[in-house]
Amino acid sequence: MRQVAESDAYANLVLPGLLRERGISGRDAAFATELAYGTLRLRGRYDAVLALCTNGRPLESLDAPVLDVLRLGAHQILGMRVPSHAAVSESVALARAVTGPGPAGLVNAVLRAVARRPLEEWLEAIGDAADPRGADAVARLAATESHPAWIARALRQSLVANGRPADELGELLAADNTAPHVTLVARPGLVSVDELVAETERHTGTAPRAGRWSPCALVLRGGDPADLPAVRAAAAGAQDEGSQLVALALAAAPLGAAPDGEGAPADASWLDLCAGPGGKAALLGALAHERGAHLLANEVAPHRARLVRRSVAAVPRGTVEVRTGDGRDLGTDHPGRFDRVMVDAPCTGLGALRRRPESRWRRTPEDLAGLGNLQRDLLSSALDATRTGGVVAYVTCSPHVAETHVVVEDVVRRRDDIEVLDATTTMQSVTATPLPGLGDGPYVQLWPHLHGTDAMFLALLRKTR
Ligand SMILES: C[S@@+](CC[C@H](N)C(=O)[O-])C[C@H]1O[C@@H](n2cnc3c(N)ncnc32)[C@H](O)[C@@H]1O
Repeated sequence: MRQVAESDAYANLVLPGLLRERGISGRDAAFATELAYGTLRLRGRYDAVLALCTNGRPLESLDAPVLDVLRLGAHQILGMRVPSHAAVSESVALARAVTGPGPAGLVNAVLRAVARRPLEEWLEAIGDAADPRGADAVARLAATESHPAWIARALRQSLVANGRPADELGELLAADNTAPHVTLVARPGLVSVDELVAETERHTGTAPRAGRWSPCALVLRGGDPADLPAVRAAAAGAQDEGSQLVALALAAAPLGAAPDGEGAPADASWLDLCAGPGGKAALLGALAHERGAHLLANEVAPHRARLVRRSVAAVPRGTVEVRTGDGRDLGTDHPGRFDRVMVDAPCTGLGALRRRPESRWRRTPEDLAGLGNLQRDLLSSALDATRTGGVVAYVTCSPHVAETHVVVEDVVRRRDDIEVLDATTTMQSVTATPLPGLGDGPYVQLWPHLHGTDAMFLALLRKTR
């Protein structure tokens, strides 16, 4: 908690190392993980509860480590089935250990007050505090479902823009508060789904279940994916089904002929413009190999380019080239060169909040402006790098309309060489069972509450000349 707050660390990177270092495994590791991630995710909800238990003392006046102890205690009492007396006494002991005896009395009093009411009553109370006149249902939901209000409003706007009812917001926010299962991808041609099922069963003791939509997906019921030989060899990897689907959709999108083309359109040269850490590049690389195509995987950050190299290690040599460079230059450096291009743009990640417990509290609306320019530039560069008849997939793991619809529409409006394809048809052609609720298109917006995936956005754009 302290590292996340003080050094902007990512909980899902810090915690596994700490657990290893302290020799914590099995049920204790699962408990510690739920304690840390749950507390971070539900911080907004717990702060609202704690604020009603401090006798008017503002939370900001508390030392940050004391506030963290209170949040951890509140999560044990209201979010985990820890008996209140145990949660209170452990929290008092923790406060003594990390901050000295001073605040132990306060921690004791505040957490006893938290324990006096069940979660349902607290949700009523914090909802009323956030929306005293009963006129702002989004503010109420933001408080009870622990999201910053600006994010709750942006998600509501995106539901509506994508043809979903606004009153699904509560379900969407609740889905963001539910830790996802680990999903594996069996990279085609590198390991079969059946082989991966057998291997998973051997190593974890339980059979995984098939993914709901992606024909390459398996959902783990337990165990650590890093223990699986296929994952260590990079023939398989952990990858959300939504991420798998957008890569499969790009590979399946209908190409047009090049102006001088005869017979089947060329499909030999693929580009992943923003490839790090390499989940989609590995799936695209496997698919490219099956099709006899080549993939250039580009990434601006050298350390992330190294991760891409590791991720594509099982794809037979000669299929994937990893390049470190700015994707904004590729359109000028290689105009009209590629048949299929993935732009998995840097974004706010508001579609993957369930995966990154602290990220909702770190993001600000100001992030959108800088990212928006970069997203437009990367998409324009990708279109310049695409041949006539070639297809670009513009993808974000954010459903925010400013990063999705608005970016695509701005870039397309400024050019006269782009056809927006119906991505829903292509998407439905790659799924094992039809995806519900995709609407009329042309874009695909996936949703955690509806599809159990991250909220990935996909637009497919074809160059007309
Ligand atoms: C959403 S992530 C891509 C995830 C990746 N496609 C995957 O599936 O693993 C966006 C990536 O774009 C990279 N990036 C940011 N600015 C870039 C630029 N100007 N050119 C190329 N890549 C860039 C970031 O470093 C980050 O690795």
